[in-house]
Amino acid sequence: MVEGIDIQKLAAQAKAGDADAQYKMAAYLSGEGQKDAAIKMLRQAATAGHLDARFTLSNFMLSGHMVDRDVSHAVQVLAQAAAKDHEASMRLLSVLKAMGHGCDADWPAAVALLVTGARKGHMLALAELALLRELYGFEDDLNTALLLAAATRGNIIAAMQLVSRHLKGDGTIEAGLAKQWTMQGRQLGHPLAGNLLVRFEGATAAALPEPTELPKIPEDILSDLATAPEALARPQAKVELDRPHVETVPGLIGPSLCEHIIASSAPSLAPARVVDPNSGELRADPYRHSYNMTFWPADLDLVLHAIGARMCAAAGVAPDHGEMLSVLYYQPGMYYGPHYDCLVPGADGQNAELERSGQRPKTVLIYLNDGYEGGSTSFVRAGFAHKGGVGDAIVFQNVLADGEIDEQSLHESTPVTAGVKWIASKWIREKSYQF
Ligand SMILES: O=C(O)CCC(=O)C(=O)O
Ligand SMILES: [Fe+2]
Repeated sequence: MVEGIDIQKLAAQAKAGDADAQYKMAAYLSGEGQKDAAIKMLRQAATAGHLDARFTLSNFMLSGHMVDRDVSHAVQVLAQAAAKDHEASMRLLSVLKAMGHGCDADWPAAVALLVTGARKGHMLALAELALLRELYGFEDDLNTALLLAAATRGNIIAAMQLVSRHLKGDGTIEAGLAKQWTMQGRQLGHPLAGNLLVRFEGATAAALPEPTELPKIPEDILSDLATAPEALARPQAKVELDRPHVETVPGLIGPSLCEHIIASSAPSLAPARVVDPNSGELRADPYRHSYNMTFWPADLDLVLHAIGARMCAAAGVAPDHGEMLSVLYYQPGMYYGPHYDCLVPGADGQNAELERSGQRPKTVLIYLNDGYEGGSTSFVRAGFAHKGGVGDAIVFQNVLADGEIDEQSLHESTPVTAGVKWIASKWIREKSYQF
């Protein structure tokens, strides 16, 4: 008996073919450490058409957790659940189609899934469609309506986007609602909410509104977003330094997209770890004193994928050459000591990596916020330091023309002395990134 669930009864229902009971039984067995029995149950539920079971199973197949890794099978199972409008499956399938992970890359199909989700009122799809349109340069009432529809359906990321807009004076929501959403955001751990509450001191928190009517999403929305993000025009880059080769790209993404990265990464931030060059294992390293996280495919959404593709475009490579998007977060006193981003041949853990996807010739960073002191990206040998504004990118080269490590690329993040620093980072590989 666990917390009011009669396991005997659940087991009998599962045995009699009740897919929901099989799904719950799988969770119970997994909690009891009975992995094989749990997976058997989960597969039964999935075969019987249980949508959450299909989603869970495909996640396991994607990561290799609990079952053998089988990415193309994961895509097939997800597609079955997505065809039945399963929200999480549609969302993950759209990312995999955009990435071409386990299937052929098909950006228009990925966007079509997002649009279908939004039309069905899926709250994450509503918000993500608004942000994707913004990335594509569409900033209009439809985006506001999409965010409102998402926020009033309970999506705190969308609600906080509207709060930021309110603070910039866009007039969409009243101060009372902005205060209410900010309080809710703080409760739910939205990283930007805490600091904003002081801005609403005089206001009385309003009641939460009813879900707004779904906005009408026109047919041509698909053609507006048909170009793959990596093929969008690249903002002008400026060469800052020859050695190491450093370029800056002002405004690679807008502030709302920076906020989206921050909000999406926050729940998974953990003290940064480094790869031990000898063992290949991850370990804590006092040298790298920050919080970080990496978005694996199952953590991504179409907006984050598109941002990653933009970062690759800024480095002049196809999106499959980028490692997964990472986020670093520094509080006062935190830093990232001088290091090279490129892999070190000969070090045990890194030879296999070099073999698989080649060297890391470039790094792309996006500065996600401002208002902090310290925290510049500093090339310690070259004597060059840089700190971009919100949404600005820096692209630098870690190797010389002959592929050897450029010792001038040694860099650090200097300690943050006041406020907090958020940065998105993508390491670029020589070959397609295999993970
Ligand atoms: O935070 C920074 O400015 C540097 C980050 C960095 O060096 C990296 O992500 O490799
Ligand atoms: Fe670095």
